[in-house]
Amino acid sequence: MTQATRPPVRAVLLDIEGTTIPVSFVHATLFPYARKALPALLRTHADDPAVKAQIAEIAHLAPGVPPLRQLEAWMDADAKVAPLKALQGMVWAQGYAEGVLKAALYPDVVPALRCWAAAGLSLAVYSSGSVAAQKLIYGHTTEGDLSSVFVGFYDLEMGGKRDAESYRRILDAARWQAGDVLFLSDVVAELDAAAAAGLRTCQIVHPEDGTQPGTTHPVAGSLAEVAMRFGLPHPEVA
Ligand SMILES: CSCCC(=O)C(=O)COP(=O)(O)O
Ligand SMILES: [Mg+2]
Repeated sequence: MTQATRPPVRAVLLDIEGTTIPVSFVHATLFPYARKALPALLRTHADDPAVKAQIAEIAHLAPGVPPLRQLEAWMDADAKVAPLKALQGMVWAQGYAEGVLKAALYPDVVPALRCWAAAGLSLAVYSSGSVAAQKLIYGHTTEGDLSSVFVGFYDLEMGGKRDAESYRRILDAARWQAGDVLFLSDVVAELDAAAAAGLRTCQIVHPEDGTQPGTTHPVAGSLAEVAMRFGLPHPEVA
């Protein structure tokens, strides 16, 4: 089926890092902030039930390893592991609250998301970052609180982003039909998994951020280009 003969896109599911937010912001600002703040969180909030639950999960995944050492190993590897992502979200909350952290999205993102939401498209987030971290990031952008454009937020609770089953779980949770949904990500393995679940896909490529175009999915350098390729309302003319 060509693009012209396919049914219209009704929902857009968006990755965060490398898709709406520069990889450089995540790696040069968010991750170092969390690396520095996590030891104090574990020291001072070890009895907080939310922290305790994540420490228990670390012990389950890495028996016998001290929690902080395991977290550091995961951070070194940029591992997308739920307890790390949950604890990072907790320390980022303080950074956003104090105004130290503010999310600078790619410049094409805010106009496109506002335009698509206003036109009635359903927008949702799927990131390895926890749902709490997703809401913080979109609640504290340099262009204000963008969180209300999204109807759903999904994280590793749905499963890994390279597993087709995760996208099927999101379709069930959101009550979406696979063919109505366009998934945007910079990572080909995530797009492959989404396509295997029947979603439409487009790779977002920002060469200035080190992302490389693959050969198996449509490619766009901005959400405005996505709009053109997939017949979505165009942010500059909306
Ligand atoms: C929710 S913001 C921080 C993103 C993050 O922690 C991460 O690991 C990036 O994951 P993504 O799935 O958005 O590429
Ligand atoms: Mg990404």
